[in-house]
Amino acid sequence: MVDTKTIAEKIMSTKSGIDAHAGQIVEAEIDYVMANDVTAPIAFREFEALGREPVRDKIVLIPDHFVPNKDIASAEQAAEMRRFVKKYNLKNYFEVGRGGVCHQVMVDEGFAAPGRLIVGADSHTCTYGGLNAFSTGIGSTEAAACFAEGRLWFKVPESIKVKVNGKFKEYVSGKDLILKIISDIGVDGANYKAFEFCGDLQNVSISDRLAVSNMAIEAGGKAGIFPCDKLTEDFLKGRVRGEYTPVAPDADATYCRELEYNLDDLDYMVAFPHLPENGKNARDVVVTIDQAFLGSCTNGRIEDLRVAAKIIKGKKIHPDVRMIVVPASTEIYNQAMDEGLLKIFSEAGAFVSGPTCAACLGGHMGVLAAGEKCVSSTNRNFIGRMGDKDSEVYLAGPAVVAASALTGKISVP
Ligand SMILES: CC(C)[C@H](C(=O)O)[C@@H](O)C(=O)O
Ligand code: SF4
Repeated sequence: MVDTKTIAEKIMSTKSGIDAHAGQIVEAEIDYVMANDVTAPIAFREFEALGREPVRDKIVLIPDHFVPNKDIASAEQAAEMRRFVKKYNLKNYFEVGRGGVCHQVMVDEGFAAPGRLIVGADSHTCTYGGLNAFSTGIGSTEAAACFAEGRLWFKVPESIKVKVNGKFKEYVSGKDLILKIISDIGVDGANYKAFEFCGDLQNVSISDRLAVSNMAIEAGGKAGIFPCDKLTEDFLKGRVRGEYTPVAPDADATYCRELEYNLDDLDYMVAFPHLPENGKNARDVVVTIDQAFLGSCTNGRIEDLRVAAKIIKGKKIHPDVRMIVVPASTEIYNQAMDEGLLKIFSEAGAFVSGPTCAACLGGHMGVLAAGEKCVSSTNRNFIGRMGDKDSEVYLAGPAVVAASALTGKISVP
């Protein structure tokens, strides 16, 4: 029989030891299970109830959402993480100031790599598809089971093939591409499906791929997977832990849907409240803003900071706007410092902080009051996401966030 597998089907087959196709239920060996300060404490309680020893080397714990602790409840969560780490002598723990947003740490620290099956108790675990991994979000109780077993059951997803042609215009980015895709197919357009990207991917940087894969879940996607190419290999050099196996699809693999995008035609997108599918061309909108947030697992990478700094350099943030810049990880923070980017932001009048999820989910450092509007490089603009239920979040790429911070209204560079 000719083999006709997508990347998702291939990774699921390898990890389960079964010739797996879409629709089948498999039990698969996972490479890593990640949890953060919000989801790990619940997983710990479930795990302890099982009375088992953990699969130490596969567990990665990263406090990021409410750290540095913003109140007593978050301090208790983080303390519970530390106790668990000490009790079981876990190595893969990234303390505040030595880590950052969990998904970026998974990338920086070389856990994410081609062919791997990675689960995480956070919905944006799909980010590592940018590096040819099958990665997906799970619940805390599933994470507890993974702590004990190192395995989990999956329904092998069907895949949507997304072919990209051409090249991004200057400052247009992966964020604009994924906002366009979600505005075309809707927030449930990829429910339980894996996106599989192909085409002129040499023109799509790893940073852009990670941003695209990060938001696969915003269309309901189980995963968003790019192939492994020279850009991937170069990125992984000196970073990746252990060996990895690139996975390519078969030429005659079966897809449930095919989409095609020409990057030359793609323009700046902005997703209006209160869903990521409400994408519009950023040139066509008139929206006054109170806050501009640059950060998160979607667009808090060095490439995003460079673009924003280039636009902001030597200028001043609009007097009616608070700009908040939060590099996604310590590695990025240090690099941004070396490159003088943090100084550019600070001198322009932005607030710059060390890595954390910050304003992204309305936890701390940029919570919005009623009626306030924020243009944000993050991935969700649900009601109340960043604060009061009557505040509004407009999702955009780093260039639009930076340009808007200068003008006080949603603008393109
Ligand atoms: C807190 C966490 C469970 C949540 C998620 O799963 O995505 C958060 O990271 C988010 O972005 O909404
Ligand atoms: S940065 Fe935002 S989207 Fe990413 S993990 Fe943190 S809260 Fe979730």
